[in-house]
Amino acid sequence: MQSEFFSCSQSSEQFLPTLDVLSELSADHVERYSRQMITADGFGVGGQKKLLSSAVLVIGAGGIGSTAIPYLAAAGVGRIGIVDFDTVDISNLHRQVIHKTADIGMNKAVSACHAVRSLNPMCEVYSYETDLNHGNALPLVQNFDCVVDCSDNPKTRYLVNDACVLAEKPLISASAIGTEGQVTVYNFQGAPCYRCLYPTPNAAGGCRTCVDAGVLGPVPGLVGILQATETLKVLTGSGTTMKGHLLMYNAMDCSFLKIVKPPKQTKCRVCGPDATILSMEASNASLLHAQGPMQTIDRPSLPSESNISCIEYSRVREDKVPHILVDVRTKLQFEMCALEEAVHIPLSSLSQQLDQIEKLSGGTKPVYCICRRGVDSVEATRILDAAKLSHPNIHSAKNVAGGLVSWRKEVDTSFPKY
Ligand SMILES: Nc1ncnc2c1ncn2[C@@H]1O[C@H](COP(=O)(O)OP(=O)(O)OP(=O)(O)O)[C@@H](O)[C@H]1O
Ligand SMILES: [Zn+2]
Repeated sequence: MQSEFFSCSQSSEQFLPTLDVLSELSADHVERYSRQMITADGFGVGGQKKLLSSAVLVIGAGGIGSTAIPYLAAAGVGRIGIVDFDTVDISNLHRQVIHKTADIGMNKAVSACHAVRSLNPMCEVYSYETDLNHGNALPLVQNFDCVVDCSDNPKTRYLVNDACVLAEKPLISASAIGTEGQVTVYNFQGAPCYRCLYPTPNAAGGCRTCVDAGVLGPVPGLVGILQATETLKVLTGSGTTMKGHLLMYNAMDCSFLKIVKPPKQTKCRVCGPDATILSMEASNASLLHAQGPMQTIDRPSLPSESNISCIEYSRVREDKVPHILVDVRTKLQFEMCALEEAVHIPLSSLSQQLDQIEKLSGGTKPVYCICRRGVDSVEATRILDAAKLSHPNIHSAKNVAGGLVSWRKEVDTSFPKY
C-alpha cells in the first residue's frame, strides 16, 4: 500500500481528527510488522492494530528524540507529532543521529519528519516548528494519545507534565546527561506525575545541560530506545511499564538500576484532589516564581577596568606585551582546545595555586583570566584581585570578556566552537 500520508509543518493550534480504529491489517501491515507481532510475549495483532490507530506527540528531536522517534515510527505508530524550535547544529550530530550533515541549519522537527517519512511512509507525521509553551501545550497534547518528553530543561518538563495531567494523557519521560540516563512513565494508571515527585520547580534534578556537562553520544540514544519501548507498552497495554519506577542507566559501569518512586501525592498541585494548577496559565505562573535553575543565570559582573575585550587582548598578544593568560576551564576542556600561550589553572584549584601565579606574574606581568564564556573567569579575576593583599607580586588581574566563545566570534573564527 502506497501511503497517502504526508509530512507537513503544522500549526500547534490546529485540531487533528482522531485516527480511525483499525479493524483489519492490510497485507502491507503484515509484511512490515510481522516480526514484532509474532513475538510470543509481545503485543500481537491486537497490539499492532492499537499502535496503527495511536497518535504520539514527541517534545524535542535532540539526542533522545533521535532514537525514540524512529523506533516509534518503525513500529507502526499511526501518527507522530514532533515539536522542536531549534535547528540542527554540527555539534548535535555526534548523538542526534536522526539528522544528517546535510540537515545542518534545518529545523529539527522538520528534519526528523523527513527521516520518519523515508523510514516508514505509512506513518502520518507532523512537524511543529515552535517551542512547547504554556500557550500551545494543551491544544497540542489534546490531539495525541500520549506524550514522549525528549526535552532537556526543567521548565519544559513542568509544562509537559501539567499539560498531560490536564489533558489526562500518559507521559513517557527520559533524560540523559554526561554518561547517565533515566526513563520513567508518569500520569498513567494511577502513577504519580512529575510534580508529585518534584513539587518545587527549583528542586528538580537535571538542571545541568549538555552544553556544560557534555553527553556521551550513545547514552541518550539508548535512553530514547527504552523510552520508545515504554511508549509501545503504554499504547498497547502490554507488559509492565516503568510507571511508579525510575530506570537509571550508568554507561561507565554498564549498570541499570530500577528504583521505586514515591506514590502519587495527595498534596500535588496539579494532580492532587485539591489541585490549584487547573490551567496552563496557572502552570506557567507557578514556574515564573521559581528560583534557581528555572531562572536565567545572572552573569556576574566586574567594574569595566577589570575587563579586557577579546579584541584588546588580541592586540596585547600581537604587540607581544609581557603578560600571563590563565585558562580556568576544566582539564578536559583545556585539552580539547586552548590558546597556545595559556597556562592551565582550573577555577576549582585557583585559590591553592596563588603562589604559582605570583611567581609567573613576578610583580610585572598582568594576569588575564579566560574561560569558555566569561563567567568562571570573572570569578577567577575576583579571586586574584582579593589575593593581592597576601600575594603582592600578582601585578593585576583582568577578565577576558566573553571568553573563548567571544574570541571565536570577534578574533579568530577558526578557533573551535563547542
Ligand atoms: N520547550 C521546548 N519545546 C520544543 N523543543 C524543546 C523544548 N525544550 C527543549 N527542546 C528541544 O529538545 C531537544 C533536547 O535535545 P538535546 O539536549 O539533545 O539537544 P540540544 O539542546 O540541541 O543539545 P546541546 O545542549 O548539545 O545544544 C533540543 O532539540 C531542544 O531544542
Ligand atoms: Zn502529581
